[in-house]
Amino acid sequence: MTTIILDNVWKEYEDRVVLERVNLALDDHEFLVIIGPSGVGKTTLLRMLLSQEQPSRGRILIDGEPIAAEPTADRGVVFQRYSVFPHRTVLGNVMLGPQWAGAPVLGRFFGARRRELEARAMALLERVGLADSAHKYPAQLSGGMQQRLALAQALILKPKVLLLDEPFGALDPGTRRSMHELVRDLWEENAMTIVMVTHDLSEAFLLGTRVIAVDKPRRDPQAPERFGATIASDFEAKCRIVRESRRFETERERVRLALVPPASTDPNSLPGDVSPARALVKD
Ligand SMILES: Nc1ncnc2c1ncn2[C@@H]1O[C@H](COP(=O)(O)OP(=O)(O)OP(=O)(O)O)[C@@H](O)[C@H]1O
Repeated sequence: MTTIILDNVWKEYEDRVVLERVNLALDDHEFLVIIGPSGVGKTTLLRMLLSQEQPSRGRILIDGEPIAAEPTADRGVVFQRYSVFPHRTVLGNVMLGPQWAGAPVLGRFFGARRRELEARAMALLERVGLADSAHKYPAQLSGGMQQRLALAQALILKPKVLLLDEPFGALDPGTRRSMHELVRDLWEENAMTIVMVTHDLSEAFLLGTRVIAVDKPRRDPQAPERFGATIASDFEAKCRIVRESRRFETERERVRLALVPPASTDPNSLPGDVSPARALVKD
């Protein structure tokens, strides 16, 4: 179970206010998506959830406790640009995190421990569709495959919170769609909360259980750095409705396709013949 609370969080760099008065309570197993104009502070918010940045004011609580001051293994991250190690194989990349966490001096496991980790890493690679590429190097993978690898790398540490910073931004539309499905399934299968930044509104409403828009509520044209951005809109309910209706449509399409038999090979059938099953299915 993971809850996240941001309590009056501010982020300032010297006299530049980036974020101000950010208040948010996230339930367990949410898929939060953050949208907003470029440069408004979305990544900064994510970096604070990762402890790569500290709030200037306010506090962040995870499961009721103040967030750790340093990044920890229970918070995984995937960035837009591939964050994999080029000189390690796919399997080596996935095994690296647990080895560094469990054997910080040598960075390697041996014997039964290594075999157990390798089996776990292979199972995860199977899950993200990369088992056949386990012994390839990242340069031999497509962009989508590298992002699948980055996901496996993050998931092997069983994070309670997975942070995604525009993870599909560099991918073509087809690959993006398959990544959407994969990430949504992984989120449903694992006990984790996801916080994702995107510029893509349809992606936000497709995936999120909650979408927040971050923007500046007040501006000083003479001093643009004076005011920061905050949560301008919170689309919780709408998001669920959109998601459920998409699920319904997908299910309806699946049933429709299951009912429609393949095109007739009967040479006597006339063009436009309607099979009994097809007649039952209304578009
Ligand atoms: N270490 C830093 N020092 C000073 N300013 C910073 C620092 N990190 C970020 N900023 C500033 O904070 C603001 C918000 O940056 P951030 O990357 O969070 O925006 P963003 O909403 O994620 O943008 P984009 O959508 O373009 O990725 C920017 O104006 C940026 O220049």
